[in-house]
Amino acid sequence: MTRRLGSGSLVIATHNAGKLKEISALLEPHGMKCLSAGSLGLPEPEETGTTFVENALIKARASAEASGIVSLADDSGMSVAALDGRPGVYTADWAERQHFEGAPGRDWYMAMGKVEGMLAEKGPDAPRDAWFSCVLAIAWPDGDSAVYEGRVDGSLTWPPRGTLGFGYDPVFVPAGREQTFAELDPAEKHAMSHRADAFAKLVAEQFG
Ligand SMILES: O=P(O)(O)OP(=O)(O)OP(=O)(O)OC[C@H]1O[C@@H](n2cnc3c(O)ncnc32)[C@H](O)[C@@H]1O
Ligand SMILES: [Mg+2]
Repeated sequence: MTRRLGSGSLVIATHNAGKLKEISALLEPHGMKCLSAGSLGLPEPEETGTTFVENALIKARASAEASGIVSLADDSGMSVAALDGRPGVYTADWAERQHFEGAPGRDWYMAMGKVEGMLAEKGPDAPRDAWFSCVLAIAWPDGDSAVYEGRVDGSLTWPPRGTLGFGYDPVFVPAGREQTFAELDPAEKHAMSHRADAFAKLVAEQFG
């Protein structure tokens, strides 16, 4: 049987403010006290894995070892079918770090443009099917771990639309909807996203 979290403190092992907000909101109803890797000053490990599962475990384990507290990490990304699933596990890498002063984040507009440019090279009729994947990994300080995988299907749109959410949300339209994730109310995104899908599995096993 999989080990359970119980109640108490948990470190959200991410350095992405958008994810931190979504994960805290999803965990709050379950009575967990969420600490962030940033507020604890934990280092950001190198994501050397070639799968979402490997990277999620690298991040969760690094945090659990450094903090001594059970930790939850998220590795996620967007895949485009016509690009053989790219950028996928390399989604964050495609948004190069901005190095000029005052902009420590990543350039998402450039990254979204790169994906669209590659798809445009396939011709105007290239299918625009895309999906978001999310793997949530829990790591206990003694080395135990659990992983949960989620996915949401949709399509890539261009130009980007909407200001809500984060990352690639402005170019992703979930199946059955017309708005992008960045135009939908955050509560609606939370109800259908790849992260929500993985979370539903986590909640069923950990808190069910
Ligand atoms: O590794 P951490 O510190 O958690 O933060 P990160 O931003 O580097 O995250 P990942 O390595 O998992 O890279 C996944 C990228 O995929 C994108 N992504 C994941 N979930 C997304 C979502 O719900 N909406 C839009 N983009 C998303 C987002 O831009 C992420 O930065
Ligand atoms: Mg990362």
